[in-house]
Amino acid sequence: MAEEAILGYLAKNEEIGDSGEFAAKHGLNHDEVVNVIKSLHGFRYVEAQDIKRESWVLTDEGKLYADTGSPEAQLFLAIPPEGGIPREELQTKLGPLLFKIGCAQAAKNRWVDMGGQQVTRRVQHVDDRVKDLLLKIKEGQVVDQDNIKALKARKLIVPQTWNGYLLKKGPDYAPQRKKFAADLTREMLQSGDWKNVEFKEYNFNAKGQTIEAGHLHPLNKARICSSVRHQLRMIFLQMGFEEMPTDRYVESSFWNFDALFQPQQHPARDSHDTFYLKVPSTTKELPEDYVERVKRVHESGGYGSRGYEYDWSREEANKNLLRTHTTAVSARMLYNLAQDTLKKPFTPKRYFSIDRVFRNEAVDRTHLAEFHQIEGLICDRGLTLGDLIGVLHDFFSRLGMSKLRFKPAYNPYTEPSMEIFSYHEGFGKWVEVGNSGMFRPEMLLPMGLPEDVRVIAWGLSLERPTMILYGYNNIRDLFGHKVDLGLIKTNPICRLGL
Ligand SMILES: N[C@@H](Cc1ccccc1)C(=O)O
Repeated sequence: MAEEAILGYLAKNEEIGDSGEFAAKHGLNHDEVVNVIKSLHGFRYVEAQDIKRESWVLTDEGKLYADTGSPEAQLFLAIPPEGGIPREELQTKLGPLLFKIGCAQAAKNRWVDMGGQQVTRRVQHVDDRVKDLLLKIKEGQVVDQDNIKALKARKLIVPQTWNGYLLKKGPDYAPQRKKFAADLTREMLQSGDWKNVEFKEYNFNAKGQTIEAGHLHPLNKARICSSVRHQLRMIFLQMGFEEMPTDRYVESSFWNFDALFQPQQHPARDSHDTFYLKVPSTTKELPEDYVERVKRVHESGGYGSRGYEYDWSREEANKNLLRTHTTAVSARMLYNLAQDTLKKPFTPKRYFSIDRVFRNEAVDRTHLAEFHQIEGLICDRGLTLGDLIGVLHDFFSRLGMSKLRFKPAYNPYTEPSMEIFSYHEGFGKWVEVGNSGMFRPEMLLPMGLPEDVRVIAWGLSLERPTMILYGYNNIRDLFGHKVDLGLIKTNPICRLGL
């Protein structure tokens, strides 16, 4: 419609002086006309010159008065012609705002007398000029500068720039736009129309559609070296660590807690924090002499410790659970190592594990009920806290986190314990990246490890460094049932090596 009107008009006339007037005259919407002009200009059918005009539009208050009359006129009409009206009554009638504006303007116009008590009319009749002016502006009529100034000062109108065009024929002008076909169709071939059709040119610069392809999950891209899990495994292997078998999710409370000198009343053992299975582990599965030593160390200590002084329950230790940390894996490993030392001399060991753990947690931006833990430990004679700090610096700097800080912490199985913080350049702050410590004698000695053997260990979640290294700020984007496939498809670290 708009296109035919414009091209048709230009066939007979030199120019269209003003696209706004043209639209009004032809009953067209100006925005639509502007779109057509842009397209015609792009194809050089028309030449377009900008026209800008300042116009005035009513504010909300202006619109209100255009409908209901100015406050001064409303006030005037609310005063009875004879005798007037008490001030207070007039105010309740009009409301405080309308009363205030109305009084000021009506007094200025000398329409009313504002006596101490009584308000009276000074004239018999008034014209609501403000309303008339507002209506004129609303209809786009011209209003003189003095009135514009006055209405603007009262914030009843505001300026608005109007954009339109002056149009002339362009270098490729034609009274009708040529139709280009995008595709050669079977119908065109059959009818022979193809001979008369002009085809759209190929745009070799257009981007093709993205091809759907497989994507690897950032946590689990075993094949690609940039996979965080793989990267961590490589770091451990380069540092001479051996991988521990992480072959079970279901673990007994014994290995998950008791072997780690975690008292049975400890809040982490509560079902609010841990997922328990209905079926307990069978007694046969645990090494009895060791269980006995663990019971003793909890109840009455030994090895220089007082223990916790409570009645240790075998039933509690037998409860099966979804392991809450990979330290359960470390406990089994250290126990096996201690068993070996009964047969042959102790040799230092470096172990690591990376696997899934479970906690009964409220899921939020940084917590999931299941996640992955990375754990490293070194078992050797004469190790100190200094060795732990040193090895943590080595480990984390290989991950790109070289600024570390440590904060004293508490774990039932380590003493001393340290939380590990790393300075994140991107976030500009220190973020917690892990937990660490030296395993307590109450844990190691019942296992049967030689007395001078120390174990330094640390643990962190796999998700944490991944979030930090790849800028994820919601853990649910990374793992769990709400992973956004779009993210996996667009994140460059996930793309398959095509
Ligand atoms: N098990 C601890 C981590 C840790 C491992 C080893 C030593 C100290 C702490 C956790 O789940 O947070």
